[in-house]
Amino acid sequence: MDLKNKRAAKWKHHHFWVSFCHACQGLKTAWKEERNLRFHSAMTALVILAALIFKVTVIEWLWLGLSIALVLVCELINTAIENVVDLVVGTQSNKLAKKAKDIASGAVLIASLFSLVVGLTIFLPYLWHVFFS
Ligand SMILES: Nc1ncnc2c1ncn2[C@@H]1O[C@H](COP(=O)(O)OP(=O)(O)OP(=O)(O)O)[C@@H](O)[C@H]1O
Repeated sequence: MDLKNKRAAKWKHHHFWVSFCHACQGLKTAWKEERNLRFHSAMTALVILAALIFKVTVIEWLWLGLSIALVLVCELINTAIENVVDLVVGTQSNKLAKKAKDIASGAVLIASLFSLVVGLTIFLPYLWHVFFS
């Protein structure tokens, strides 16, 4: 869409709070429709609880925060890509649609593996201390 048409589009506006509300609406929709996002959010709640119980350091909080944000952001982008692909191809089977969806899922997988490594690196020493010392 060129700049002139973009300005003319009736849903286009430039108020920060309206854009903010749209972003919140997007999060609400993703929460309602995406089982994986709800699963990752539940994991996030568990990680935060464990971090509070073990009183992790500020640096460890930052690593956990980075991992959590990375997974949730990848999950949201994956969801957006899935929706755009479905918008374009509908229910038709399509090689490029499959490629796009699988690559987007790959991003979520990498973020999740990174988070797992961060979580184990931080929590294993605390668990070791609790059970073996
Ligand atoms: N239009 C399509 N054409 C060909 N293959 C598709 C198409 N849509 C989906 N697929 C394949 O089916 C898999 C499952 O698709 P789906 O849209 O259910 O996403 P998903 O990976 O299960 O993610 P989520 O659980 O977040 O919805 C995709 O990873 C892709 O390999």
